[in-house]
Amino acid sequence: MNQLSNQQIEEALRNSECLISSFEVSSAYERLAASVNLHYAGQNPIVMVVMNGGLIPAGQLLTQFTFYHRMYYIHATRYRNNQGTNELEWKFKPEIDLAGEDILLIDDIFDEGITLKAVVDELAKENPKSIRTCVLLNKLHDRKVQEFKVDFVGLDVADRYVYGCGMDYHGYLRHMPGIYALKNV
Ligand SMILES: O=P(O)(O)OC[C@H]1O[C@H](OP(=O)(O)OP(=O)(O)O)[C@H](O)[C@@H]1O
Ligand SMILES: Nc1nc2[nH]cnc2c(=O)[nH]1
Repeated sequence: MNQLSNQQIEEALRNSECLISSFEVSSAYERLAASVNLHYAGQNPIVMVVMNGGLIPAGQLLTQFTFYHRMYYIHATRYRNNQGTNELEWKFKPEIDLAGEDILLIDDIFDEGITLKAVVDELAKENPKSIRTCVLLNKLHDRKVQEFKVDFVGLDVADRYVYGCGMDYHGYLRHMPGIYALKNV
């Protein structure tokens, strides 16, 4: 991803609006962690962070988990092929035996669901005992992949290109603690 100048980034920030405050995001992490804790009480799952976007939500959630777990990451990213449809590119998958394991995937956003569905389909081939998915945000629209639902959702967000909390604006601003979108977009 090309570098933007600091002026370009500041211009984007000036032209953005906050859709969800950092305070609301913190409460959502607390609620999410509580639901996940309830589900996994007494279990011993593998938590897999979907990089890059899952990094910040996972970091926020993991410190609130009360069940014992092992943590790994996978790196899968969407790209547009020359037919104009989206495909998933696998960049890293850990070489661990998933057979019989409970797996919790953490990502930042469930948009069309292409990423999480493809990741779940791929991991399911290795015969884990269960796979659950957890995202900070669910984007509200009717373009979702069929036959797939996320198990744990923090907040719904409008159908706009958002950034912050792991999500990028041209590779930047993943670190912003609230959720933002460009005005008039
Ligand atoms: O539900 P979907 O429509 O599949 O979109 C959601 C995915 O898109 C983003 O990842 P991206 O491929 O942009 O890579 P990143 O995590 O490095 O930002 C985001 O982190 C999710 O993984
Ligand atoms: N940064 C960012 N990445 C996404 N991937 C899928 N939807 C989004 C979005 O709204 N923002």
